[in-house]
Amino acid sequence: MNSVSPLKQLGWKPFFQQQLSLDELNDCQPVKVMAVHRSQIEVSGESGEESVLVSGALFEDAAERPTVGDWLLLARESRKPVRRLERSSLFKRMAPGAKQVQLIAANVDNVLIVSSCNQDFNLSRVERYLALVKEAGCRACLVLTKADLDENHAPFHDALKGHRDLPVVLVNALDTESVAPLRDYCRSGETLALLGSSGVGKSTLLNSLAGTELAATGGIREDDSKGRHTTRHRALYPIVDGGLILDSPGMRELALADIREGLEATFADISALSEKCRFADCVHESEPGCAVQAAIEAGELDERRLHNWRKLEREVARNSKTLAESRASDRSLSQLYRSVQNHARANKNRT
Ligand SMILES: Nc1nc2c(ncn2[C@@H]2O[C@H](COP(=O)(O)OP(=O)(O)OP(=O)(O)O)[C@@H](O)[C@H]2O)c(=O)[nH]1
Ligand SMILES: [Zn+2]
Repeated sequence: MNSVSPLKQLGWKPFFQQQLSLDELNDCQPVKVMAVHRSQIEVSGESGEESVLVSGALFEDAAERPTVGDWLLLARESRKPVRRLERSSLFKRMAPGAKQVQLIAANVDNVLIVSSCNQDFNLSRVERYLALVKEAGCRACLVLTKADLDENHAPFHDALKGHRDLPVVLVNALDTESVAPLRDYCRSGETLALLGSSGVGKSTLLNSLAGTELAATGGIREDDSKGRHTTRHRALYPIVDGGLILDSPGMRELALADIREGLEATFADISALSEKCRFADCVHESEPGCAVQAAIEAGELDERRLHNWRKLEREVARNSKTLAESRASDRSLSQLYRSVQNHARANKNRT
């Protein structure tokens, strides 16, 4: 028997509880967003699951509107959303095509960065994911799958020497016992997400962790307006005797958004070194007295890491520029609308 309260199981924590005023404690109920659709969102709380219509001020701003994993306060009587609570973490990305940020998921606690320990292993890709996880504000663990296919794991341990703070677990994702150490990341009340390239074993790992075929049980069927059954994808799955697992298409296609802080945290060693460079504007190429190049020569810093840092920095700079430009053009567009409206009004008053 599971005696944990439904709210706790959904990840209700003191961090959220503390945000409620006395009035809100009386008049509102917290619910967690489990899925977001075009016109309604699915929420779950003390009184089970319900749908909430997407309308009102809460949903107006694309960068602020509730996303999967968010906690909302619903008015106890009317069941209307009153406000969204502050998030403990947030994943966002550059929307493909559109030049703006898209919210993927909020309040994820832990992320497994999944990579296979074979020739597909790519440390630079792991670092890119790590920067994303740090930017979002979650705890990360690196999972190396397919450990059963080759006994020689030493090269992977060697490659990861520079990442002492990153826990690493080698698994056979097909074997429930082998993935047991990862259960710690999806205990009751914890929300887990997985990041990794296609084919590394994310679905296999999820199913082994959940103890059931998530993909087969995940879709929820309901009637659409024409009375047909449609299967909607939901993004958060509760797992038996555990917490929640996030599996959304957006999470599978994460690209770097504006993740300056995450990059800094991931490459803190290079930042620390560059403070010791003779010149404040050193670009760590051929300047005299460059502490970064000195560390590479001394074998203390991997040159690949410097290159990867530069590459990601360039990408972030590009994305930030695109975002800034589209914000500026949004602003000038709304200024244009306003001046057109003012003109129209002025003309009307004159006639
Ligand atoms: N031997 C072995 N095979 C594995 C392991 N993990 C995954 N596989 C196999 O690798 C293949 C790909 O695994 P998936 O779980 O579909 O990979 P995925 O990351 O979900 O891939 P996408 O859905 O494309 O993102 C499957 O045939 C799995 O059975 C492992 O640890 N050991
Ligand atoms: Zn330098």
